[in-house]
Amino acid sequence: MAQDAGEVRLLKRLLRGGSVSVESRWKRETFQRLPVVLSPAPVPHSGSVEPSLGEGSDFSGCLCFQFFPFTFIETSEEIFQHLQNIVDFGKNVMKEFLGENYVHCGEVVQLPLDFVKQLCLKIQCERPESRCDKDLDTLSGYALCLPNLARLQTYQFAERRPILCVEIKPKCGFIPSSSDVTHELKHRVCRYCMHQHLKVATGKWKQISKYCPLDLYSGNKQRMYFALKSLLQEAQNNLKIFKNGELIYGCKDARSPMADWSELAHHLKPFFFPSNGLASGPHCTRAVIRELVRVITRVLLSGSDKGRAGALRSGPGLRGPPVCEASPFSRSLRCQGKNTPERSGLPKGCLLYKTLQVQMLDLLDIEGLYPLYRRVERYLEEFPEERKTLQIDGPYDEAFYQRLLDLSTEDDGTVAFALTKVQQYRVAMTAKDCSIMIALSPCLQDASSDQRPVVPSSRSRFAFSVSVLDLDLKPYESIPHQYKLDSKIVNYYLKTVHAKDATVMSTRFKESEDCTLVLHKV
Ligand SMILES: O=P(O)(O)O[C@@H]1[C@@H](OP(=O)(O)O)[C@H](OP(=O)(O)O)[C@H](O)[C@H](OP(=O)(O)O)[C@H]1OP(=O)(O)O
Ligand SMILES: Nc1ncnc2c1ncn2[C@@H]1O[C@H](COP(=O)(O)OP(=O)(O)OP(=O)(O)O)[C@@H](O)[C@H]1O
Repeated sequence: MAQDAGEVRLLKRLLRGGSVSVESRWKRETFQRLPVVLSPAPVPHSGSVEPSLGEGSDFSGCLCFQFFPFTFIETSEEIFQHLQNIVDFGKNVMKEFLGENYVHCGEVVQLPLDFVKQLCLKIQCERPESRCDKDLDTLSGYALCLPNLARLQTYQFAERRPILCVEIKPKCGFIPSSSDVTHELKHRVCRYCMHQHLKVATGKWKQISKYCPLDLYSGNKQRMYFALKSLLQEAQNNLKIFKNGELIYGCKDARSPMADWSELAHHLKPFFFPSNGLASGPHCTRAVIRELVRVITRVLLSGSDKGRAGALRSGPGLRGPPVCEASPFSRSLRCQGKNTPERSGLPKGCLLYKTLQVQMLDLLDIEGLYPLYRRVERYLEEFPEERKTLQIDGPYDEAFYQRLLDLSTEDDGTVAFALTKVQQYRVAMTAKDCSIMIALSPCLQDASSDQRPVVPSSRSRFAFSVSVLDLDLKPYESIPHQYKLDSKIVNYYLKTVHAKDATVMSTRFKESEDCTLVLHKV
């Protein structure tokens, strides 16, 4: 379909979203992104725009709207402020930590109300049931306009060349070392691996993934390959692949069909083996997947973008163990009697390194943080008007950023200390839930290398860009939810998996004891 200026196309595939638990005091607003064609101007000026639904896309921008629970209405001014806070948080905090090139903050735009109302009507029937307790804000006209991060961000103009985009939601890449942790298990098994069991038990996903974030963040190529292959086997909401803006791989929910590598390889072959007649079949599929995994690993390890995450480097005593005991990679090494692999370490300029540093702003773990949150809460109950001064809901300015750099963990009993840790925790949680978008576009064989970064594969070369998605600061009000969820995850794991493992271990131990006894007798 041709794209006229102002024509709006929605992508059905992106009209999705997770459920949001609304606690009694937590009237959560959510934002949802709608990919739309916004060309040539970023804001449609005509009031008579005709939004139309369409599959596949070449969308140039994303509009991010506020969605409300039915009972909760904000004024236009408040909505504008919320959206502006998201932009400011990106600019003043995340850009500082992660670096200029990786973070795209977008801008608040005002759209004609007619346009928004039509958009709302168009998407209504596409929205998942779990999200239907909320309505799109059609009253303010404000939205956040972001670039299409599935495209190369290193090039100013929309490219016509084929483009591949791999979206990874890596989740938390470290194990807490905080002394406030009450279950010793949390020092050995990462949250993602524990959470998998609860997610399968509650039906969110069908089966346990072999992916462990610590493998991806290890910087060790072998472990990274294993992590990426595991994501390709069981994508859940941690991996999506787009070709020319169209989702070709990745599932929406537990009902999605199983991963089909041969279909994926069919899509990817022209990118990785452009001019050769590599026969199809399992050999070809393996070769293509191997190329993809290698290219993604190279891209993830690349980067010289500065950023100030170095300012966050915590002392060696605060680093958790380099491997998660539940990772099948380290398990299999242990079974073979090999030592656990060394953490090769990520290069400091790469996005994974910087993201991990920001995640590690969670110094105390939710168990150490929760009492500090309660301290701030008690203070706010007594002095509610102070919420503004404490910058709980913004502004996320330079002063807010500066306070995040204080990594001391010595509690002097003040509200100021508690507040700093609470804000650091919110930022860390944001970094634990963001996604990385890797856009790859084949370079022409004879193209002179310009300033743009290029990654080679065995038969081709790609211009690429890396960006971070979903950098909205996690709400202060979600902390009690985090606290409860943490204990639910750990208890479920302890009750089921760990107990089972312990039984297996003790049986094995008995067997080996028996065996030893027999040997002694002989
Ligand atoms: O708590 P988690 O680790 O399950 O993370 C939630 C995500 O689930 P996941 O584990 O990635 O499947 C969850 O992902 P889905 O929407 O389920 O795909 C959300 O990203 C949620 O963030 P928010 O509450 O919508 O701002 C995430 O909640 P936050 O904890 O980041 O607030
Ligand atoms: N600027 C963008 N460019 C390209 N794709 C985007 C952009 N923003 C969002 N998307 C796509 O839309 C999907 C959903 O976006 P996002 O996670 O922000 O929405 P959400 O509905 O709030 O979901 P969640 O509950 O997981 O946060 C992303 O996983 C990504 O594939």
